Amino acid sequence: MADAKPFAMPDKPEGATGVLVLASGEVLWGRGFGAEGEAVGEVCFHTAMTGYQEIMTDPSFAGQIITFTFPHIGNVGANPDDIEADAPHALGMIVREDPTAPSNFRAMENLSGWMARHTRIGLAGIDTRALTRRIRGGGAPTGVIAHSAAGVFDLDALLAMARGWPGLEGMDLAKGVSTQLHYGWGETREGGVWRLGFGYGGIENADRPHVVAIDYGSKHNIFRNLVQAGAKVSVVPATASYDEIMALEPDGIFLSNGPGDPAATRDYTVPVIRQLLETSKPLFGICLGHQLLGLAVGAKTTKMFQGHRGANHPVKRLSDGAVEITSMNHGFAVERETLPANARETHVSLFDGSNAGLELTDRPAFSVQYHPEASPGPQDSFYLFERFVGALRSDRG
Ligand SMILES: NC(=O)CC[C@H](N)C(=O)O
Repeated sequence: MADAKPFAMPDKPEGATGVLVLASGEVLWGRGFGAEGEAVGEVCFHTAMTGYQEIMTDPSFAGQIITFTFPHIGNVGANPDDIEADAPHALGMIVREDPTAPSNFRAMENLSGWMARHTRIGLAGIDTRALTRRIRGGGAPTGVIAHSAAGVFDLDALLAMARGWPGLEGMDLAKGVSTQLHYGWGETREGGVWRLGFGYGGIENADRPHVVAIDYGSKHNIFRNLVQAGAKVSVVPATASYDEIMALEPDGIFLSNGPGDPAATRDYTVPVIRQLLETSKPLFGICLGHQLLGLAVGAKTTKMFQGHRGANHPVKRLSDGAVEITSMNHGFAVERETLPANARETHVSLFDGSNAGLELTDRPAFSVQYHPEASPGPQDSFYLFERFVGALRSDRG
């Protein structure tokens, strides 16, 4: 039990309405907010100082409980625009301070109400610094967060729940969060990136290159950025077949981010991606999409010790040595040593040297492990959308 000392709190303190129980048996008492109930998953930490609504709604966080290292979460409330999917996908959040009343002109409700409405559990009053050190030292553990306004908890049952959860390795979560329907982005949904006073805006009916995006659990800002870079986007389910995709007459293919273990999806993702690569149409992948491109060309992916989740991760672009400050959210990575001869590493994490991008040398296909769509995070890497959409335009002549 790594670093167990700060958590030796076996008895429920007066007024505790929330608790985190780790599979190791460590118990952290706090105050619940949002929905009541319990949720089990991987406990990870995120270092972004802004964008908690975007983070909670990112489908890549399915199966995870997020510890925010920034102590004040919730102070700008919740609004209907800053979301990456229709509902939160993270199971819950662990924070230091109780969320205060929202202070922002865009707030429509407070964080606790938004969480409750979406059946997501919050746990405040936790020493998130100590918990983060625990995760850094021991890896991301399995845990249960529970909220009971009456303060009634069955710790044995919660511990059994934590111990019974199998872990993210080997878990296919992409199918479950993907769209079930094929739809045109911007037709039924908002179009481009958000601007103060304009919102997301629509898409004019210009003749745009057509991207078919395979949705493994995509963040909406990826589609908004593709639109911003000049594309028209159609979204298809994670399980769409090669024929279904080609029937849409794509100029290029996009592989989205998504939750869970990339290798666990390989039966239905890799064969389709391999066929798509044979068409030599430009292909771009982000995060899970990057890992799947890696798997499709024969590389291996591996579970990382603690993963990368934050909005200030430096990445070195190997072509010119430039450093991009990026948004990251991943717990698996492509193993550089397993890349085949026709795949070249293009980016490297400056935090731990892990692979952060690749391109094929015999196909117009590239991908990055980080999130150029930011949301939240810096926009240093928007050029990747321009590069991809530019390749579609030149293909069309
Ligand atoms: N953001 C993502 O697409 C995450 C990819 C994958 N689920 C991982 O954890 O590494």
